[in-house]
Amino acid sequence: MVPNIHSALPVTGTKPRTSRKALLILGFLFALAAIALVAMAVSQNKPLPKNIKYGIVLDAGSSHTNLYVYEWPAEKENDTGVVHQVEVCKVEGLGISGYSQDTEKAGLSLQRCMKRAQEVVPEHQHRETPVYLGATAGMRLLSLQNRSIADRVLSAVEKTLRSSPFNFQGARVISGQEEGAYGWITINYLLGNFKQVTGTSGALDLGGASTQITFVPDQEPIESQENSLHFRLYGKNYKVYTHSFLCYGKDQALRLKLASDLQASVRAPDLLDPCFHPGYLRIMNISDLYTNPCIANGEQQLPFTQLHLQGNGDYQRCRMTIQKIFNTSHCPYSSCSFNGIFLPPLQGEFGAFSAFYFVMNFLNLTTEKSPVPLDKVTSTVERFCSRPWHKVKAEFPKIKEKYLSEYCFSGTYILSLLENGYGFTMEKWQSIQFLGKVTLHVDAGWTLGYMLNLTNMIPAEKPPTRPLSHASYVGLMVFCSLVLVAVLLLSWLTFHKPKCLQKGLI
Ligand SMILES: Nc1ncnc2c1ncn2[C@@H]1O[C@H](COP(=O)(O)OP(=O)(O)O)[C@@H](O)[C@H]1O
Ligand SMILES: [Ca+2]
Repeated sequence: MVPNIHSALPVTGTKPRTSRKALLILGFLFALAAIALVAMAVSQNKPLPKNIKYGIVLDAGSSHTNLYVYEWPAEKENDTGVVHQVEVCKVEGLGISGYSQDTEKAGLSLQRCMKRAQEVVPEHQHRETPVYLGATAGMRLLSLQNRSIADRVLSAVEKTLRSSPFNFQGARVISGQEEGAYGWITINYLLGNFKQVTGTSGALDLGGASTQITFVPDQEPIESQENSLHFRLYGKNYKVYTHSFLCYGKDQALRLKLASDLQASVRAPDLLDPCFHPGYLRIMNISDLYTNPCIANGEQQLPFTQLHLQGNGDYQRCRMTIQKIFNTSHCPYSSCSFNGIFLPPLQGEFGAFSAFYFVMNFLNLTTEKSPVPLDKVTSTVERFCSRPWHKVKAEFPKIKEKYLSEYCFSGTYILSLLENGYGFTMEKWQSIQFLGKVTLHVDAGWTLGYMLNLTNMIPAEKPPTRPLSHASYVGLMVFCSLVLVAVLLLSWLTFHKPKCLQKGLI
């Protein structure tokens, strides 16, 4: 019997419509689920609102104190090079060791910069923001001279820091070793050297009262224990040589030189000084020269109380007088810098900062891309020293007279220290870069390394990394969801549509 096509119509006509509806609903639900999946993945994994952390370090140097405010994204804490310097506040007046006569003032002097830090760090983060003070060679010398006065100075600065809303973490004198090590950590952290296969960069720091040299030598072992440091950073071991020469910062070195000149001279109050410009005159109290442990005795034997320094701007002679403060007559190791201090052969690139930079920058010897050759540096300093003082003063009326009058000595001292003291030859000189800032905004110096260490921001082992970046993860999730929807749609079309088409119902 031929089936009654008409009688079948109502039956066959309602069934496909119902299943099509169901399929549509199903498809819609799947699409909805896929969209929900994508939305969830995106919202769950989108970066949290930027969470910035802050840290404050006060560098209490021999000549003055600087306050640094650093910031970094909390979630990237253990990455390298993520810390920015957001503020540097120069404390007015003396370095804290200069307040030995009135120790309370050492604390008061910091108040203005502490107020400034309160403006820079958002108020709701004051309590959680650590503040550290590290004092360097000026306080090392004061401690050697009079421990109880040095302690009173530290108590005074502690009082000021404790009364601020920040999280006070300590005020202490850091050792010369620490100063060298943290300077080295700062520049290598900022240069990204800890995470690269390339080597590290050495660090040269020149202060007013001490100077540091720190680098990874080729030669092992490091012959003297007190010059040897071991670090494990980001899963790598570093054996670092460091030495801090107390009394060989540029201000103390000048006093050493003057004391040595006095000893060598006929001990008259008038001293012709080749390290100052022709026509320059400085009157100094002898008692000011012999006030700290860098220069032992000698004062009592002098028949005058004042010294009249008269410049004659002679670079070569200046170099010779400076040379006398480096004692190279004995060396108990395979090689030495001076004063019997071990120095392994120089190795790799060096970053020279603090006063190394200030002086070279003033002399226009830091502007060129590649390092200025040693002979050009020498001739520049030589020419500068020979210029009459009145002309120098007229050309740079805005520069503090104390700095301006001493750039000739400082430039010559830097050359003596690097060439004769450390053995930077013409060739090796090319590996020194004079740095003010390492990256765009961060000053080279020990403070950042100190904070990174105390906040445990440099892990010993490599922090585990996510297999995918956030963007690739979200992208992949979206892609997979789209594939899922497409497959469902395709399978629906493959298994259902042809059947319907066959019957001509769609
Ligand atoms: N613009 C400048 N020009 C020349 N010298 C400078 C300048 N600014 C700072 N200095 C010098 O840099 C040195 C900084 O040393 P400082 O950090 O105070 O001492 P230390 O590190 O030995 O405790 C001081 O000798 C200071 O006079
Ligand atoms: Ca310093």
